Amino acid sequence: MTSVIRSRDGTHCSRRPAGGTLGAMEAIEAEGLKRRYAQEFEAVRGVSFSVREGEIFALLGTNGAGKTSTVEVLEGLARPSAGRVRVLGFDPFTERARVRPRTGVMLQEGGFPSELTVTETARMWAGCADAPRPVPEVLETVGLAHRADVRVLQLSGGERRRLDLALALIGRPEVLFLDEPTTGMDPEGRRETAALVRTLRAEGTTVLLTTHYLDEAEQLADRLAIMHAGEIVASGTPEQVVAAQPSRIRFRLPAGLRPERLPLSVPAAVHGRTVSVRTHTLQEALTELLLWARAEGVELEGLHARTASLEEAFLEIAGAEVLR
Ligand SMILES: Nc1ncnc2c1ncn2[C@@H]1O[C@H](COP(=O)(O)OP(=O)(O)OP(=O)(O)O)[C@@H](O)[C@H]1O
Repeated sequence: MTSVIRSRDGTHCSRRPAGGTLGAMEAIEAEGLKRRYAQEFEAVRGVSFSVREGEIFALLGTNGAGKTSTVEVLEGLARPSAGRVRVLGFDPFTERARVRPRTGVMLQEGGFPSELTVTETARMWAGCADAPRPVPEVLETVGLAHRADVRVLQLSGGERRRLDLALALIGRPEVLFLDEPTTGMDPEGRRETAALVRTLRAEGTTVLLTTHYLDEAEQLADRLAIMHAGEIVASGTPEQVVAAQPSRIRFRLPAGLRPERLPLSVPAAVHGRTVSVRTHTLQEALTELLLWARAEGVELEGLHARTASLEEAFLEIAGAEVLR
């Protein structure tokens, strides 16, 4: 896990450039991005993807897959060792002054001075932006209004994440980078953050987020990429990534019936009386099974049929990569 001191980034004050507004271009582009930490270790090994203006894109992956290393390059905090990255059409490292005022960054660990109050911290950040959102408004937005006068060191972990999010939003960013935004938040905080991210998208903000909560990614992301060992191993809309995985049917074997009598074209695993079927043709397999059950005059107790979840797809994809 990478930790970066926010002040390296957030306290950097620069003016918004006069030009540089987007047409129909991609808001974020990475092409053959590599990042090497030491001569012998390449954490990101040639990653390519793009995020369209107004899109929510999720970068998923196992621990150490290279998500933060990738996002830090896009945030302009590090130079790629190879490849090309663009944010709002600019190089985020060499043209940082043009990119930074138009982006919001929520790092994995904030690192802001803990003796200041929430309001003082937010005011300090607001001082770096051209046209900041009013501090009370942004604290209200992230559910921290009631903690406005509390010192940062007295905040809980989830409250600190909310403050991180507030600081990322304060400059009205066109592109928002959220590195594990909901880690440490309670379920309500996660729900509120998801709703906020959707609102930001509706306002036209482009969001790149990393998360270990696959349900969150599935519900929020327009498109996503799964990283493993420095490479993208699957990408597309959540539906596309999930569609590559088999659907599942489960039921209990009717009493007195031997598994061999199940319809043969449905490969099934039987554990005790529980039958599990994995199939890429759910409708066909289910129809066959139901017609067979009717013909046999048996009831398939606890019958359950569903397409794969993103979590199952992730475990299948990342698990297969780990074993490779
Ligand atoms: N400053 C650094 N110096 C050397 N190696 C690093 C450094 N930062 C990260 N790494 C290594 O690079 C790899 C990718 O790390 P990174 O933090 O990008 O992964 P991640 O996908 O964000 O993981 P997590 O989900 O655990 O946050 C890991 O093997 C990590 O140990």
